[in-house]
Amino acid sequence: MFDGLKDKLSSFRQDAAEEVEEKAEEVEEKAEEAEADAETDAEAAADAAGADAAEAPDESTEPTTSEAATAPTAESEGAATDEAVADDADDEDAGPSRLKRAAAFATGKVIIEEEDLDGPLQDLELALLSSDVEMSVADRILDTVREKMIGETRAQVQTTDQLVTEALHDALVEVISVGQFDFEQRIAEADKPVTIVFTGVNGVGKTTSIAKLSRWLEERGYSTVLANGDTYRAGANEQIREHAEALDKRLIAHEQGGDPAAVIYDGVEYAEANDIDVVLGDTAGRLHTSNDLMAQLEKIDRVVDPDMTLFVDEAVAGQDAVRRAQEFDDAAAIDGSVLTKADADSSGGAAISIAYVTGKPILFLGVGQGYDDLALFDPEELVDALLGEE
Ligand SMILES: Nc1nc2c(ncn2[C@@H]2O[C@H](COP(=O)(O)OP(=O)(O)OP(=O)(O)O)[C@@H](O)[C@H]2O)c(=O)[nH]1
Repeated sequence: MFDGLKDKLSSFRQDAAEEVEEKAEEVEEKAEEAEADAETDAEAAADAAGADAAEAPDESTEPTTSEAATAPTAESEGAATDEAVADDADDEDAGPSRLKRAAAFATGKVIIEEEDLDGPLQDLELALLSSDVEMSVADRILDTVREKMIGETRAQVQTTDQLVTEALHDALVEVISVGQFDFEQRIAEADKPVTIVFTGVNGVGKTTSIAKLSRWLEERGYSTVLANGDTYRAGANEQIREHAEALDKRLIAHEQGGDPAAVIYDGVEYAEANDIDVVLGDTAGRLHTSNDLMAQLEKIDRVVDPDMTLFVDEAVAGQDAVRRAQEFDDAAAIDGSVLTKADADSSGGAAISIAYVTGKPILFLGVGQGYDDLALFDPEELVDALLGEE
């Protein structure tokens, strides 16, 4: 899952760490050179001071011991070091920041500068965009990494890779966890029956996701009834009935061409009369026009007032999925998304972008064709997997 993106993030971490280490080594060399120069100058100054003392007329009673000869050396050394620093500052290559870095290095720290990250950050941007991460999301990730790393002082004991990994981890978690809430807790605390309506275009795995969620809820002690609000497509009733029978769940369905809001309403009535916890309502993925589709969703909203509307799309659809999520959210105010076929997705762009773009969280990932192949979405877990060794 998301292997392509994982490889690209790993390359960025390696490049950024190498670049910063290289720059740190340069600074170390400069610092050592400056120190060696200062020592040479100090020795020369000490020799000169010794010669002066030897030549001085023997007017005072102060002994001209080596102790006395070394006294002015301390001052000369200070002066010599200052001179070396001033020389260094004149050096084209050595701005004040380089001096700051050299000073930090002397105390065991490495300061990371913007120029160290320019190349790797450009590569990261390309990697994210080519993985179908939406542009505003990629920009946000880059800004956060830049903010977290530049000017950062790392102790030499900490590896640069650790620092890069932490910055990238925080940047990814920030965009992926927008609006995240605890789905199970929401179900537990809601008045029953809880009505959940599923929206999304045809063929992305909506009906399969309803079946999977029915199984997921059953495993946590919640009973469900399925209601087929896709009265438009021939064969829709048969498709969902197969799932209902396989899972031993009650299906509420009307004739093809019936009113979807009425079907889901009947589902809610059935749940109330039979003490069922959750109503899972399917809807059509396509009508004559997208206006008809959106009007139908609005009617379901009005008549049933669902507790949650979940948008379903394929992770493999990348930016198309992100765009559709935005459109459905505009029309029907979604509460969250289910991304199917994550098992077949290597890019990960939709998984990273949808929450940030819609402001609504991803709640589940579909990770296979079986009823148990539904995973509760956890942003931290996803980011750890993306940045992990495996
Ligand atoms: N690999 C994989 N396949 C999936 C996943 N979810 C659904 N599918 C498959 O995708 C195909 C379409 O799924 P459906 O549930 O029929 O899609 P739908 O959106 O309900 O389609 P309509 O009912 O036509 O609107 C089926 O073959 C599913 O088995 C998933 O998470 N991983």
